[in-house]
Amino acid sequence: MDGELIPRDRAEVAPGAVLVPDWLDLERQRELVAACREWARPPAGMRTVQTPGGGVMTAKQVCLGWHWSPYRFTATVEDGDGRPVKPFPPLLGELAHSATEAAYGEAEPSEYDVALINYYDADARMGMHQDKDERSDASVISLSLGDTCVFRFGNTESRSRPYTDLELRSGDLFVFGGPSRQAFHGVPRILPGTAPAGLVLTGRLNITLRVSGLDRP
Ligand SMILES: O=C(O)CCC(=O)C(=O)O
Ligand SMILES: [Fe+2]
Repeated sequence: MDGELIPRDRAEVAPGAVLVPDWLDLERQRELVAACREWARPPAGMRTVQTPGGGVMTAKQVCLGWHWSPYRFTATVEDGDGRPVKPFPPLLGELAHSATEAAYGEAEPSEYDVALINYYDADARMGMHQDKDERSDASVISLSLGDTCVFRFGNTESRSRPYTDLELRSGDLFVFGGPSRQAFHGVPRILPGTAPAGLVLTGRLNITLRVSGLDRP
């Protein structure tokens, strides 16, 4: 947050998993929130995701580049209105490049082509899972906007301990790759009302950028 007495430091939470606090300034956060509002509109807009077991994800989601539904990527919104997924914008490709550079000191060479955007209201959360539907081992890039969340970053073996709970605040960048690429992670809690006042957003948006490893049809 702006005006922090002691600024938070870049932190390597696990090998290859790096937190860069306050990476996006407020203006950039505002631009991204405005863009998310557009991306969330139909067609191929934000939807509720059903899991094969009959459950429902509490975070709502919209995808860019490739559409994700449990547990694969498709070109159309197969679990929604059936329309073609919105394109992956060059802006996010550039952001991915600078994000990996900020986290690791050098940019990931792969071309990012997918964004998954999750919206959390005060009661939403996300269970521990691995991001394993990509056919690429390129790092996953996570950008947080709005309310702070508790983000749980675990190990590659199981959903349980050891894990680290950290706060992801609006503007924070988190990148996980290398030996941490397949680490289990989740969002146990949102801290309502913690978004920066200037953002005009209730709840939390998270944008993950990924490399699908798929050829465009
Ligand atoms: O909201 C977050 O910070 C995590 C999102 C996530 O793990 C995912 O989209 O796979
Ligand atoms: Fe994930």
